Amino acid sequence: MATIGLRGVRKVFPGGSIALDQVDLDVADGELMVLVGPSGCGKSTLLRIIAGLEEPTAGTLYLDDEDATDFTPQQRQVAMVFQSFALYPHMTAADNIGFPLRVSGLPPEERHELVVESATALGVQELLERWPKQMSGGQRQRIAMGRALVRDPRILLLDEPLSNLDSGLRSELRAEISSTVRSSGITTVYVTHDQTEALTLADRIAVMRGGSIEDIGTPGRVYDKPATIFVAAFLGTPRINLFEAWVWNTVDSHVSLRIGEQTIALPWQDPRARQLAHYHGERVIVGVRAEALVSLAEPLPDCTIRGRVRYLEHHGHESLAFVDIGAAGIEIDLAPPPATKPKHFRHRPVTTMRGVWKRITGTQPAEPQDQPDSTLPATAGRHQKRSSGLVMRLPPNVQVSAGDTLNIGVRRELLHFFDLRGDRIDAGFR
Ligand SMILES: Nc1ncnc2c1ncn2[C@@H]1O[C@H](COP(=O)(O)OP(=O)(O)OP(=O)(O)O)[C@@H](O)[C@H]1O
Repeated sequence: MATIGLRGVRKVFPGGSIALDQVDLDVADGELMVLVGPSGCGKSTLLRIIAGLEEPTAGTLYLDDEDATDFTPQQRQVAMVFQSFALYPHMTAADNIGFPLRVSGLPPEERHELVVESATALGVQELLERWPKQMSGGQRQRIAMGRALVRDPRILLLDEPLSNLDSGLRSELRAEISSTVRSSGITTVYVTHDQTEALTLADRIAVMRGGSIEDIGTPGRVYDKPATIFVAAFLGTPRINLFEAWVWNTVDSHVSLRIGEQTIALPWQDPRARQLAHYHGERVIVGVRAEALVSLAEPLPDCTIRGRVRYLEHHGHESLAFVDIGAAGIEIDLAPPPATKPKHFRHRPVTTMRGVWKRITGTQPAEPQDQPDSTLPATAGRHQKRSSGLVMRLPPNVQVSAGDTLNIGVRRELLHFFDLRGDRIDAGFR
């Protein structure tokens, strides 16, 4: 098996398109690493560089700590599975699986033995005499996996292998791929733009944007503590609710977060309050996922916001409520067109953030005040007239109709805080 190391990898295509910029990545032996990100962020290019199908403009690839940047694809002993299955149409399933063995000159009997072994492991032994056109998409993808694994490669690379399949089959095959890869112990890099796939499959996830890795960690860590506002917005369904909040620090007691006309207080004992206190009199972005919100019969002090239900989406086991809380929400542009996309959200100037706001609300956000008064800044409530949306889940036993007013309890321990550049605030002191 093998480890993968990428150092300072950059890829500029002829014509100047920067597909990758200064990418560093380590994949441990036997690890299932998922590269996830919106279309055009550079996932496939990174995978192709590991495979040796694309040459980096700069940077180094290490396989087992050996510089493999100039290795041929064969020397790397890497197998790749593509979205399109890429089976040879004029060969049976058995011949497709056995093709890499035939190329390497293995005699037919040994080849047959390995083909049957590989097909049995993937549960497709009864399909071996079929032609690709006689198989379903899921069966073809299993054969493609068999062909990739039959050579016992050091590294398995999967480029959106399930995106041509319908959703039921996708989750079935996802589970199969996961168990096949884990039982073989093969180091695997899996590319997808589907965040659910990434969260369910990965040992670790690398979230990419605009040619760079924006965050990397276990699914639990990147979901619970996303490094940037982009990662927070990219992961999770429904999308995280993001609001601008004014910070007001009452030393030794609490930090108030004013969202529109409403206030949530974070007690001083919460270590995040002391980090937020550095933003006294300024704006931050508060992120709140649907699971951090609950409908309350009676409001609780300091952690309840009131909102009016605009509409409901029924999903059988639960409903999604879209609630107006009198404050404008922020939406992150997850996939800006390549020609205009910024390299990092974190390097966006504040004016761009204001641009994002303008696009959503049609109005500019208020300027921060230079010198805060002894009360909350007067501009804090100026956004209240903008249309807004907060999405929360309602279990079936909560009877609510459009137009009703809700007391929404906020689980403060699940709140996320970002500065106006989009960086997580509790990642470190200012
Ligand atoms: N051969 C090429 N020539 C020029 N530009 C390219 C080439 N291949 C990719 N690109 C550009 O490089 C960037 C990254 O492409 P890449 O295919 O790696 O993204 P991706 O994240 O895999 O996207 P998708 O999910 O849509 O496949 C894109 O802007 C793309 O247009």
